Amino acid sequence: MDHFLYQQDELYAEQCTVASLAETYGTPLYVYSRATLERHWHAFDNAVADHPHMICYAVKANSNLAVLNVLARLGSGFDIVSGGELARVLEAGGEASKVVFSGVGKTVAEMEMALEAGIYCFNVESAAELEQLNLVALRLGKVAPVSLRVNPDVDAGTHPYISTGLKENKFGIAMEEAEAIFLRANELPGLAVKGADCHIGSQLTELQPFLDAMDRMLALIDRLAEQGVKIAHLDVGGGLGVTYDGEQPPEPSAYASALLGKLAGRDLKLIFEPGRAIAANAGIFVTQVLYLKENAEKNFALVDGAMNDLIRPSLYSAWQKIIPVVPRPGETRQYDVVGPVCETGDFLGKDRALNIRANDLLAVRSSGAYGFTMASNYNSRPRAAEVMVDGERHYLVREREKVAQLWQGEQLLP
Ligand SMILES: Cc1ncc(COP(=O)(O)O)c(C=O)c1O
Ligand SMILES: N[C@@H](CCCC[NH3+])C(=O)O
Repeated sequence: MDHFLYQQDELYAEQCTVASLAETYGTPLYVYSRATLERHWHAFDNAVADHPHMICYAVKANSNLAVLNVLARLGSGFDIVSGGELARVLEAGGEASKVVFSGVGKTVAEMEMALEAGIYCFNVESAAELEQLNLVALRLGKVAPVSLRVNPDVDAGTHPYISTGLKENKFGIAMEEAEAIFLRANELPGLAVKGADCHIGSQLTELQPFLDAMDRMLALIDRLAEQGVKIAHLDVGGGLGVTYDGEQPPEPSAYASALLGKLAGRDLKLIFEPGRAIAANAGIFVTQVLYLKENAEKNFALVDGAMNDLIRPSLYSAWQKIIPVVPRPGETRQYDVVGPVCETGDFLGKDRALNIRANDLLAVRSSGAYGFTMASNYNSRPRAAEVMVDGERHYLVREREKVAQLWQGEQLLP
């Protein structure tokens, strides 16, 4: 069997389904599978089994309301990084009491909004933010539940742009300062210390960095206990990788049981913030070949999807599998699959063996996470439509943006 995070059977069982979706809704198009989202969420939830825990899906990976709603119906919690994400979670039927709020730069307005909504916990990332949150809570007559995000200084071994747990990264509070800041948090009347958290990076394919971070966090929690600071939960962040190109990341079951094995009887609730592991392989990005073009060096497939729709290849040189929706028999040629945006870096894939003609449809796999959420209107391109496949049925869960929406809020000079 394929690695479970790589199954997209719900979308591939009938390739003509994807073709008919493209015909109905046009391209470029994001297509998600409800069954895959649910299976991935349950894989995490079942992995932790009876140990007290919360799976807080990282909204930044895919914040489409229908996606959030599918997870909310399962009873998921959510990891948010902005007031906008909180609003989406609530709109999609998520419970505020299962929301953790991460992020290095929460504004006063966002703190107020989250306090009014009654979220589970603020993951505070600096001493300055802690003082600010205390003042905001006191002003509103509330007590803010807090966890401190500690930077455990472990090398996640992932792409430098998506590594977060090293001293040189902007995230979290340095381990050396953590105790003093926890003690300060314990004193402030507007705050209630609930937990500790860390998140060391994204797309991790090895267990060891998670285990190293866990060791350091548990040692900190023990030192805090000696000083009278009770930590009720440990939030281990997200970061479990998926298969894009043959990687073999640990299954959620192996990952969770390794972490649980470290708890050694401690009474500590665990919080997980998976984003990519739930959403990436629950989605594909469908694009149509506009033209084929060749020069002395290269063959190009010019497609209607571009870096504004799916920026991961351009931004991180990320590799995502590109396959024809309806394969043609016969010989392949090497193509760079490129979009219409005026940037040399606008590509979805390079040197891909394909047998294609103009008008063929291509599916970029593993696009359910950090796909649409990172899309922009660069080159005044409307953002793609999004569709959810749900068993035999499918639903348009976001319309393609209209060109006239692109200048909403702009004004000419009088
Ligand atoms: C604090 C935090 N939690 C969770 C995530 C989700 O990470 P991933 O999608 O790799 O699971 C991120 C993103 O890296 C993050 O910064
Ligand atoms: N957006 C990144 C991951 C960032 C994770 C968020 N902290 C990606 O596509 O791989």
